[in-house]
Amino acid sequence: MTTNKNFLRFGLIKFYNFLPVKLGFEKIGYKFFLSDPATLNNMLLNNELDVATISSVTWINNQDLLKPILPFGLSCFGPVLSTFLVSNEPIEKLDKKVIRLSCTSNTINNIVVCILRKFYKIDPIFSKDSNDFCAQVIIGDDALNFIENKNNNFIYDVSELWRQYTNLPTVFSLLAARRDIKNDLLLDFIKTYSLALKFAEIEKNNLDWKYKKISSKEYYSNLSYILDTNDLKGLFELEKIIKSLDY
Ligand SMILES: C=C(O[C@@H]1C=C(C(=O)O)C=C[C@H]1O)C(=O)O
Repeated sequence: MTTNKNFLRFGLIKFYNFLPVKLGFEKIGYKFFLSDPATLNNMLLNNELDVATISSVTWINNQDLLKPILPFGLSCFGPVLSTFLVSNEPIEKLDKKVIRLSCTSNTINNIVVCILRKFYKIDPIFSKDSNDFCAQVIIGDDALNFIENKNNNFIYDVSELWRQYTNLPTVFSLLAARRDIKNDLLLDFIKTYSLALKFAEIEKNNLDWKYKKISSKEYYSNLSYILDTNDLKGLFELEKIIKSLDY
């Protein structure tokens, strides 16, 4: 993305989960770069963006470089319907089996590793490129597409698994900025982001929705773009588990 010293280079997740926010930014006319979470995570860390909706785990692991712009993010308490672990075997039988992680995720990949190691006390083999796997992590629009045609696999909603074991919400994403960004530019951007969220509330009711198994109303009513104290508890619990497992 090209640099303009008066505007921040902003990256936004391209999935349906952030579509209302995208429509809000379009209404305002603020330029943004759309991509999947893993690409935005790398671009923000590599100074190709100034601020972006990134995987919360990328912030957890890079707090020296990135600051969260609270209370903005993406969270859900219980099933979200767009993050799945899809398996040929029941989850408790995945010890020593290959699990293919998602190339577009960081948060959900790590939550799956944490849940299996800490709560199921099993040790699967995690890989991002294996074609011979017993289970796989699917997120975003791929996950929404998957349940449209779901087959007989064992399907686990990862956000619901996290709720079952912690009784806490999942924080998928945080709005985060590089620590070297000037505060005045950031304050202007925060005003713009707040306005985009106001528009998003309206846009969410009349956007193009192609899925039949879930209504847009159900999908967006599960998601929150504002993190509350319980969401932060969920985020800090995840940080604690990641650090304690030390993988
Ligand atoms: C809720 C979702 O969570 C996404 C999953 C992320 C991750 O695993 O890193 C990051 C942001 C979210 O877009 C989804 O995929 O729809």
